[in-house]
Amino acid sequence: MTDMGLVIVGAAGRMGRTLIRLVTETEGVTVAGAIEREGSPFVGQDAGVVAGLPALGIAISDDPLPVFAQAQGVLDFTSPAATLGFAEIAAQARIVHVIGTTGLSAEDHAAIDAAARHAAIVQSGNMSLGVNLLAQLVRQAARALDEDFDIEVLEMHHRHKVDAPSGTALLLGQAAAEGREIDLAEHAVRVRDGITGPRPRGAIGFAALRGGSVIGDHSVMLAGEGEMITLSHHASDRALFARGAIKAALWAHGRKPGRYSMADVLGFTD
Ligand SMILES: NC(=O)C1=CN([C@@H]2O[C@H](COP(=O)(O)OP(=O)(O)OC[C@H]3O[C@@H](n4cnc5c(N)ncnc54)[C@H](OP(=O)(O)O)[C@@H]3O)[C@@H](O)[C@H]2O)C=CC1
Ligand SMILES: O=C(O)C1=N[C@H](C(=O)O)C[C@H](O)C1
Repeated sequence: MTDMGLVIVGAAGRMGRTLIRLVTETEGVTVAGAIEREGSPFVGQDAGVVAGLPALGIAISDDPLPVFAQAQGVLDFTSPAATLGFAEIAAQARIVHVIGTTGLSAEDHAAIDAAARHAAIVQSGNMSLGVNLLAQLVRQAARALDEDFDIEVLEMHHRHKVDAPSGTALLLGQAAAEGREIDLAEHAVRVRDGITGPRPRGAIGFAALRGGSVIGDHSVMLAGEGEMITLSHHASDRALFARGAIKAALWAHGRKPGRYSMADVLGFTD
């Protein structure tokens, strides 16, 4: 069988470079193209060299349409505005779109839903096996424990991260809300500053730390009277997100158009 050709958009970014390396090492997939924004100094450079590998003979382009037309999937860890543009083009080309980009608004999610009518899209705030397992455990714990246990989601990332709370923190908060059978938007406390008053019963709180080169640390605390359960995940290498994204692309290849999650890819049913 021929390899699945994957286009890496945001190819010169932290995740883009990691994806190029991982795709070249993984059986069944090949780098079919690499995209950066118009005006980027990386346009025209060899994608392999930018990723720290020997040359691949693939020049980074700023024109996604003809590149997507020659591929079967797109791996996208860029920015919300860029991802919406890529979703339209991937839908036009009818190819798999794996979206790792975070900081997406409700309107962005609606636009992704629209694109998913024409192509298979796998979107997740975190592509790692460990975090998606953690979300299952958080859902279970939140279901088992009532509102006497306060749920707080804590995350820390490197100093370059531009969105907060992280996509993973929101994914974990969503899992907790599902366990409690409540609407996250109605119960989320995303910012605290000044005289906040006591904690609302049943709230799901978020706290975001930024500093250094931290790749991604997440903890969900369920704090009761005199006892606390903490469920945590520590990422020490971006390769784990890249492996998940490649797995998602292979899983979605040949599937009918629709919006899928990493839980679908990993076969987590609860
Ligand atoms: N779901 C998951 O598992 C994970 C998600 N992420 C998310 O992925 C995203 C990227 O993270 P990271 O790699 O650290 O960020 P970087 O800023 O290092 O990389 C993003 C890249 O995308 C490029 N880009 C932006 N707009 C466009 C465009 N219109 N066309 C082509 N390229 C574009 C940027 O170029 P320029 O610098 O010129 O703007 C940059 O090279 C973030 O939202 C992050 O939260 C990260 C890790 C795991
Ligand atoms: O920006 C990052 O780096 C990461 N972003 C994702 C998020 O917002 O949760 C996933 C991972 O933690 C790294």
